[in-house]
Amino acid sequence: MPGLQLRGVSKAFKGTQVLDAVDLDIAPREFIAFLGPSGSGKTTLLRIIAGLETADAGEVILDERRIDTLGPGERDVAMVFQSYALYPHMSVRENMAFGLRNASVPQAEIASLIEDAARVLEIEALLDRKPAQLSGGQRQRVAIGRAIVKKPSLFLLDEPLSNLDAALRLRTRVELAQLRNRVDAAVIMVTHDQAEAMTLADRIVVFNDRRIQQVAAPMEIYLRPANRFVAQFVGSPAMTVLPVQLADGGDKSAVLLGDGSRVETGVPRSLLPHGGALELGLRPEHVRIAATGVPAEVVLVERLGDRSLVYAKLADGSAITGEDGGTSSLKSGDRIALTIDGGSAHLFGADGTGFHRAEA
Ligand SMILES: Nc1ncnc2c1ncn2[C@@H]1O[C@H](COP(=O)(O)OP(=O)(O)OP(=O)(O)O)[C@@H](O)[C@H]1O
Repeated sequence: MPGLQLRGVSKAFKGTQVLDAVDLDIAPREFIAFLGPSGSGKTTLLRIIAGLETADAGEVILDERRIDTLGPGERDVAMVFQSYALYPHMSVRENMAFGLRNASVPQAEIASLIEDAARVLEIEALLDRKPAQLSGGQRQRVAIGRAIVKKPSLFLLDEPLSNLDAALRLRTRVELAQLRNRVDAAVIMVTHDQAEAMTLADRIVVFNDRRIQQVAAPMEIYLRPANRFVAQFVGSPAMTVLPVQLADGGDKSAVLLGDGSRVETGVPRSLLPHGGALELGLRPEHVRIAATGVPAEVVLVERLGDRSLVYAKLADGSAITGEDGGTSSLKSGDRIALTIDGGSAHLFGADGTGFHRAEA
């Protein structure tokens, strides 16, 4: 099978397990984002794939070749570091040529590979400059250029945009999206930035607690989170999660909030486990301020221009986040009523497993 396969990859540092039997399959030319909280092992897994770190157990297979037993230079993989890691005393051209010279690529071929990469990245005018004479964004392109000239079948990008300011970050994100159409390789990008992962990736891999929590297309992760962790980690502000009781009803699950208010969800009742605790998950856009509904008290209003986020508390003190219009006149302490769009709500079982409405 072409592409990348990870089989049972585990790693501990000084007795602390960081990755526990991780399996993952990535297709050729797929763009994958690794997303997860700090310390969840994303960079460690990237470094294991690159050969900069050795796994305690497991296999890494790239294009039908086991690569975890090979040195970093023999893996057909190129890594772009967060710090760019350019050689300061070398020109851009020399930085890009360095790895190729070490691999004994003929001089004429090196020159043509560099010309091609420079054209793709629009850094032709910078080839004779030193890294110190470049802006952050330009350095970042050179670091990518140095990876591109190797024509790897897999690019590994460790938070490639994190050192750029907000405007440049957005622009470079667009460029990365265009670039991926021009390189014949798969890409794995570690990022902290959900928006980056959502825009660029074909599939997102969410890490937490030593394991992969979910691997799915961005909207699938958002609309059908596998568990409570993914549901609350992805999406900003975080999904509200409330303890509820299952109510009597038909094929769809109806639940009762702490104050007895009933919410009809779209989750087929047949999916739910029998008995055990249940929680209701609501995105802010599914909780609206209305004339009647579940009583609540405003804690804080965050005005975003086109809409306002309303942080409120219910009668039993639980926190809930909803939305109001951009011109909302609400203020903290106001007594309000909330309508809950239960049709789009999620339910979570006692072990955190997510249950969602039937697909349309
Ligand atoms: N060389 C090392 N020696 C000891 N502990 C390490 C080493 N490298 C990583 N760790 C630990 O392993 C855990 C996972 O680190 P890793 O850098 O993979 O996480 P991450 O998900 O990439 O985090 P971040 O998003 O902050 O970069 C952390 O607790 C880290 O402190």
